[in-house]
Amino acid sequence: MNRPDPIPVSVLTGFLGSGKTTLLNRLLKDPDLRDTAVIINEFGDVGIDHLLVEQSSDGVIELSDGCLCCTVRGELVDTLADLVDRLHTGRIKALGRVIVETTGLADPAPVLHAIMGHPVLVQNYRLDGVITAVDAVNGDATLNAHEEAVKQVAVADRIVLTKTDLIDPASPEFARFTSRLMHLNPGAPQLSSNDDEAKAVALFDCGLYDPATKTADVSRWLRDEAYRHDHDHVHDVNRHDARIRAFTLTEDKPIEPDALEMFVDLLRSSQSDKLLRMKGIVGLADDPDRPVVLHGVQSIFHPPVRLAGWPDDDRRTRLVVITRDLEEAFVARLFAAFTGTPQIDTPDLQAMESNPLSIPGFKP
Ligand SMILES: Nc1nc2c(ncn2[C@@H]2O[C@H](COP(=O)(O)OP(=O)(O)OP(=O)(O)O)[C@@H](O)[C@H]2O)c(=O)[nH]1
Repeated sequence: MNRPDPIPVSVLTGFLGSGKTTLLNRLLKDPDLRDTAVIINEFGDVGIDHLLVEQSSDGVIELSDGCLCCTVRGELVDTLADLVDRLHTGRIKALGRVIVETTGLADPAPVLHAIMGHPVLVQNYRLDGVITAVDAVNGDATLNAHEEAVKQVAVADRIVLTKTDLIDPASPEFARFTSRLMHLNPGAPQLSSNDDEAKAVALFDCGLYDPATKTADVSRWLRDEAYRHDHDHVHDVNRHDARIRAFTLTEDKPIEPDALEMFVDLLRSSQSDKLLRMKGIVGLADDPDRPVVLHGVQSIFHPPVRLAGWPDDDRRTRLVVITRDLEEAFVARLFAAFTGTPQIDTPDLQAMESNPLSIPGFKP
């Protein structure tokens, strides 16, 4: 039996009052989002427009247009498992997509872990992406005051600027704010919710697989070219922003599979909470024509996926990394050690393997 395609899950996050529910209401009217299930924390909290129905006892209600709305009754994992169960037993007819709206104060990482790291869920679902709503009026002050908000921006795949109708988009303040967001997360496109930019087509299907062609669209997913611009002109970096680093690691030669595994294991075991996000495409020495895709959030990595081939002529290993309180130089040195690139004052892989007392990466 052919296994059905995993159901894409998008995580909608953003600070309190940033406009998540308003955005969701607009998106749910889009015919592209038929057969979508929305998972929220409490029906009581949210003003889903379609929510004119009495609250059902099992925490799932049907919205108009065939969408579903569920509350997280226990763990998110249970809610996601229950949805799959309903689909398999015919209690719901179709499930094309799931959107999980996090509470405004939430760190999105545990939600991402639930999807990427759960052995059963990972068979049925795939993370499509993180959408972060950012308020164009109060966003700057929110980022100054709350480091959770900075983290929500840093882990985004798409940033939606809300309330742009209330500001002058040509003002220098707004330009400074969008460049601040760009500095925190160069890879995430910024879309305004009021210019019709933030439509379903731009926000969803930003994962690795293009559902239309069923092939991997690495450049759209990775967006590593966005990291090459020089963002160093930003002055007066706020103390929360100063903790965030966004950079890429590249390597021309195929990497030994063991070396890659050791690099990832060491990074995630020793630096897990500092590693906000890492994704990339890697050429491995055992099968250089079929690269592997890596995707991690803190210590949880999605099982690596082998692609049938390189998406284009660029056959370099490229990893994009977003960290908090972890210097680019540290990660780059560790990577170079495992890929065998000689570095001054740093042991290479051979030296580390032949000297069990050396601690990789911890060279002062
Ligand atoms: N003018 C304007 N107001 C907006 C826009 N988006 C949201 N709002 C208003 O901002 C307030 C908060 O919006 P919500 O959509 O409830 O925000 P939220 O992120 O879901 O809020 P919490 O669930 O409390 O975290 C509401 O009064 C909205 O009407 C926008 O694009 N323009």
